[in-house]
Amino acid sequence: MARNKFDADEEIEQKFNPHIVMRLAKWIKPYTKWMVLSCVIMLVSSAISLTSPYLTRMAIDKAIPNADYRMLVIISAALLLSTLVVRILLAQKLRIMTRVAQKIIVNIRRDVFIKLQSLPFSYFDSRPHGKILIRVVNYVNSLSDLLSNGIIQLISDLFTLIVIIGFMIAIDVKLTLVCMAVLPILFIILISMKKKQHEAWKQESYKRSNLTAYLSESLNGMKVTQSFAREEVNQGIFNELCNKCKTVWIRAVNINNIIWPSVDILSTLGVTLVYLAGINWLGETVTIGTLVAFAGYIWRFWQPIQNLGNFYNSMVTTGAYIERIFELLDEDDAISDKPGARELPPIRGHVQFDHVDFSYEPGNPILKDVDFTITPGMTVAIVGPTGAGKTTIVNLLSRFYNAEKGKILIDGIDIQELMIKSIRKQVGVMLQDSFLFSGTIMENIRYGRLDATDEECMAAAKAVQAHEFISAFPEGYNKVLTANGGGLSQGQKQLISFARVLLSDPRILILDEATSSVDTHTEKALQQGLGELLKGRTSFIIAHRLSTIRNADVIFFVDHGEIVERGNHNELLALNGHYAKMVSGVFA
Ligand SMILES: Nc1ncnc2c1ncn2[C@@H]1O[C@H](COP(=O)(O)OP(=O)(O)OP(=O)(O)O)[C@@H](O)[C@H]1O
Repeated sequence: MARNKFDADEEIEQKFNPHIVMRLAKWIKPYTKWMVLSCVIMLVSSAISLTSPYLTRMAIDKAIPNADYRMLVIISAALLLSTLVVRILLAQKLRIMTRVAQKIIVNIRRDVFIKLQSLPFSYFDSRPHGKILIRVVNYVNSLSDLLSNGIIQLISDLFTLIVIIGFMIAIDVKLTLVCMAVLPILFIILISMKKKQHEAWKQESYKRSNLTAYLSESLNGMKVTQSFAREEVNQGIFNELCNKCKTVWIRAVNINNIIWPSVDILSTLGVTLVYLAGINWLGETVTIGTLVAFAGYIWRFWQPIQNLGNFYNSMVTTGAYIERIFELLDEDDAISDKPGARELPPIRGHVQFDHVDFSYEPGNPILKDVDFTITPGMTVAIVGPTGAGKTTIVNLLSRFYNAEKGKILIDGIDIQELMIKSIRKQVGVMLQDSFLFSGTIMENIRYGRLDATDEECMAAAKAVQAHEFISAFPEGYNKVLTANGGGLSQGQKQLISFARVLLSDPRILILDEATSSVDTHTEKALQQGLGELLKGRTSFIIAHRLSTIRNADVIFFVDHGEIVERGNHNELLALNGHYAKMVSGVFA
């Protein structure tokens, strides 16, 4: 998958297939009952409103010439009543459809979010997160309107059109044919503009996506921006992205704007033709009442045509958004359970890498022939230069990525044969920048095990030496954190993450030790916390502190994706190789 930057248009990899629209039915289906009800309401209201020109004709041709006041009063009352009923029915339909549209939005967002959570790291690695965000929030909104109101409108407009044509034919066949003579011109315009219109809206979706990506990246990196005083440069980039958005939006709307005046002009042309023909034929087959009634219908005839054109327009416009949503939903899970995958039974913590090779991108091998066996309860320290492949080794163990060659076995079972969720339940991961979510400290600790009681959360915090600083906050465990633990120091964030992992009680623990220096008091707390965390578990630590490395049962020195030295601290020092050099260089 190609990598994408905020200002690079994220081309759709899978070309738009019109049949994809049929898949939209999945989201409409649960609301068929309400959609049908809305359709019926629309149809009834259209049928009622269509009677008024007919009634007008009766008034002009019969009631007025014959001075039949009783008939006039009845016709007027019928006209008034029909307007009232139509208004009430339409208000009901609006109420139903607003609810249906919102429910559809919820369902699409739910499906998209479920999919997002199942996607491999590589998906998130390969694009700015803002570009994902816009699909879930904005594109879904546009889609839902099309799915709910659009479709109801489509059905009711088609029906209205058929009924109107029926009324028109009943009044005068020749005038009906005259009125419809301009329709082929409209179809030609719509079809000839379709490609341009779709392309224009696709460009609009690219630029909007780029803008959102930059905005989200800027918000995440605001501290860095301010500390490097980059505000003006960033302002320039943002302005440029906004301007690009503006340009493509104007272009897309201009194309739409070519279409609507054409419909207007054509409808006026159609009406003019009918008047000319009607006046010409007046007296022969056409009465004044017929002409007035017909005029009432031809204006109504063009309204659904305009709406149908509108629907077509939304389809073309939203097509660009639908493509993006489906592209996400069709994204290859890559890391998914194999058919017949089984649950990992409770494990002891035996881990084996059997000649494992791996690369993130084809042709760029990262791990080469990684081969080791770890018995339950051992602590492994993984060390080596930056970019050597340490994190990659542990990423494969949690199956965030699949090994390319070789096997990884837990308690003798190939992890490819296992359900991913069941692996992750027993393999706890604590990354260097362990993310804390917005919410209280208690909620963040409970993230490790959702059914844990307050007492269990606090016990975990005590065990990893986090209780002391948490209790010092006036709100204690109820202190509210902003996303990523805003308001806490690095060391405090780490201790809370320790408590969270301890609570989940994994058999195998993967820990990327933080590099940031902390004060000696916190350092001591972290050491004690870590000691508690490692007890009785198989642990892989990407270690940065000499104390952690020294205490490990085995140390792997990784270089260029290979384990080039292995043994305990003293054995590796005696080797006087990479490790000894690192210790004398880094920890001297
Ligand atoms: N998602 C990714 N896509 C492509 N390449 C990646 C990805 N993650 C890491 N790499 C590359 O893989 C190599 C190994 O990365 P890894 O993160 O495993 O190194 P590391 O030893 O943990 O480094 P550090 O000590 O700096 O964290 C690096 O060259 C890195 O550029």
